[in-house]
Amino acid sequence: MYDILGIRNYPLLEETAPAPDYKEVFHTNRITEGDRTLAPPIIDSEESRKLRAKFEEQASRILYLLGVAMKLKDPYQMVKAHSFTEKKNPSNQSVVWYPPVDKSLLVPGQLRCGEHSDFGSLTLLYSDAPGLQVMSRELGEYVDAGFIEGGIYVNIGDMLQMWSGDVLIATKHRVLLPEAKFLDKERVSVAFFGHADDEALLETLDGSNKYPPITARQYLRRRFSATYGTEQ
Ligand SMILES: O=C(O)CCC(=O)C(=O)O
Ligand SMILES: [Fe+2]
Repeated sequence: MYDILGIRNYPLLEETAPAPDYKEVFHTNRITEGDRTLAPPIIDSEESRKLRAKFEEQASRILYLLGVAMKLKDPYQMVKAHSFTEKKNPSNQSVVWYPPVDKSLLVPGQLRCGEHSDFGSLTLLYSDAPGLQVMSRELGEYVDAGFIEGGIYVNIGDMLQMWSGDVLIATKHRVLLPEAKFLDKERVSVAFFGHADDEALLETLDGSNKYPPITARQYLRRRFSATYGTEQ
């Protein structure tokens, strides 16, 4: 069962975005069985639950493979800090709706989703249309992320960048407005924002002590309040 955490079009405080994103988001989180759910069918559906289970499975595999690639003494260290099916894990599954664009409502510089990096450890993202761009470190500019029908984007988040001592990098990304001829087309994404367990202690995995240890909960609180002026 899932519960809605919010349907917002957040004005960002921390980012330099000139305008709120042209989108709406349903954030959902795992809650105990028996709790009331206000989720609409698109979220509280068999498909949605199956999708979440798949996201959790894939995220665990990727965290394991990253552990192997980073030559961690215990390659499962990050997997163990993500108890995706338990309440102590605050990962979100979100449905992002980018409505058809009414040009008269746009303010200068407004995008479907302004430049940002994700807060958590790992994001798995499904989208039904192109539009996602990523900052290329080589070129120093945005490039199209490419689009594979039915594919999933895998994105490193800030928590993992900090935790890995900057070995893994949280890539900045954004979603452009559609071309003029497609302004009337909506776009839908489903994102799984994987976070470490609330009490997981994030100590730099490469032993560099580059960042002081912090729990995942403290880290997320700091990021949410810096960005939205509120804790989630
Ligand atoms: O819809 C997309 O392609 C990107 C969404 C995104 O980056 C986010 O919600 O954090
Ligand atoms: Fe994102």
